[in-house]
Amino acid sequence: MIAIRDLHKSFGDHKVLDGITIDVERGTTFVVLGGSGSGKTVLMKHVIGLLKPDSGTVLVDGIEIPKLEGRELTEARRMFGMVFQGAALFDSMTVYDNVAFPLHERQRGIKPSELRERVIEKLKVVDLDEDVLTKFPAELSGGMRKRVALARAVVHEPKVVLYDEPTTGLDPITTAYVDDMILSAKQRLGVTSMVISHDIASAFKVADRMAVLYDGHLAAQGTPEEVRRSDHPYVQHYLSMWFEKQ
Ligand SMILES: Nc1ncnc2c1ncn2[C@@H]1O[C@H](COP(=O)(O)OP(=O)(O)OP(=O)(O)O)[C@@H](O)[C@H]1O
Repeated sequence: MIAIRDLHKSFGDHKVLDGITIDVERGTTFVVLGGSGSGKTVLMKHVIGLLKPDSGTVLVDGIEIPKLEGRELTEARRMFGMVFQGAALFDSMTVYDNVAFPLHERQRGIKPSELRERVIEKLKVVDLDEDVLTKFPAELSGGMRKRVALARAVVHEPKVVLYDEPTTGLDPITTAYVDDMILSAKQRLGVTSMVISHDIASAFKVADRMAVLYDGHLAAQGTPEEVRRSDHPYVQHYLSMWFEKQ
């Protein structure tokens, strides 16, 4: 579903991505782990076409993203739903308006009754019921805001959901909520997901496959078990930060 092929990207003489190849199978969750500044966001920006590679390419559902411009790129971006760090909801809009927003933008002629049905259906996917529709983001807990953000990301039925550090800065209970939410979006909606994160515990819960980005390369890639057994010194050091605490 997502094929990243030998991707290279430098800013000036700072080489950020130095030959990244990743395959994300349809309906699975792939987590890219890496320390601060390792290039996770730069990688994600190539997937949605916000950055162009120096060489290599990205295919999403067979479409070569770096080749697209203007309207074609806008069109291709409909394949994606994004969940950003923080919940990034519109504070002055109710939950209903927040979730309805992307659908309203994409399907101008949609009937109000259908819009409402789709919003309620997606809120159900994230275990929220109709009582929240009239609430404002400030009235919700952190975990609920994340759920609303996911409902908004999937309301237009994207093929791919991208999560940008979904658990950064959250307390353990909210983190567990978010992990469950990522798993349930996969199970209930069958979406393909890519998560960038430095939360090792969370990555090991949600990933079907994962990679550790280090010094422009993938220091390890595979199932969580394979990555855990990697003998790469950086991967061992990076994972020990969490596994030794257990
Ligand atoms: N537009 C840009 N111009 C110049 N340098 C950039 C640009 N975007 C990113 N970089 C550099 O690329 C490197 C990787 O940045 P990136 O944001 O991808 O890191 P990250 O792994 O997402 O880090 P974090 O976990 O802290 O968000 C950093 O050194 C950053 O300064």
